[in-house]
Amino acid sequence: MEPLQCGTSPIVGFRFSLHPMTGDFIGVIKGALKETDTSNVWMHTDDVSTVIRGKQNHVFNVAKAITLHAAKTGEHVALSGTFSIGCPGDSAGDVYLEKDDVLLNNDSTKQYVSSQFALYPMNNPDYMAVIYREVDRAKERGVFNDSMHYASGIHGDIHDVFSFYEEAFTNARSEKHRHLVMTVSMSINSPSHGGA
Ligand SMILES: Cc1ncc(C[n+]2csc(CCO)c2C)c(N)n1
Repeated sequence: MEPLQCGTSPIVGFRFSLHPMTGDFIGVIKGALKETDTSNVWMHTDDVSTVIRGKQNHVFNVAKAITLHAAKTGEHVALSGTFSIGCPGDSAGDVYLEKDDVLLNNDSTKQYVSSQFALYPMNNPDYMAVIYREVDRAKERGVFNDSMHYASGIHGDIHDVFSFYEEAFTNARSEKHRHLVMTVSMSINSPSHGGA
């Protein structure tokens, strides 16, 4: 068998779950998936999670739009997910890489989100330097919230938070170290944020 090598495909994937804290969780999940224009990504939903794959800009655009749709229900919603690029073997379905760069979801409604993220620059011996650099970037962008074990806190308007995540995801990888994993968890409309 061929040894597994880091994929050379620039396909980005995001596997995530929404957990709406409401009796109508089905409506919130299905509504968010349906109201978002997902025609620029490959998407599959199962009983545990949903995965979207495609060009980075579309994956982040769709991820943000689904989150914003769920948030706009006003319900307390949690989202957790994993972004990945350069995953060995992740080359099938590259048709979605031929989409143009016109973003299809452009709702600019403001929405506060509190989140935590962790970067895993695979096979990179300098991974701690990469992580510190991206945490510094969060501070520069004004979205840094807190240091903590195993993650960093990021908060602010959903558009600033997702821009930071896409920027960090772009900068934490290199030609030499192509395989990057980033986990994100978000809390939205939480009573802990006050105002509820
Ligand atoms: C984004 C996202 N995708 C799938 C699930 C799993 N899930 C839990 S309830 C439900 C609706 C009824 O089938 C689904 C699909 C999730 N939680 N979040």
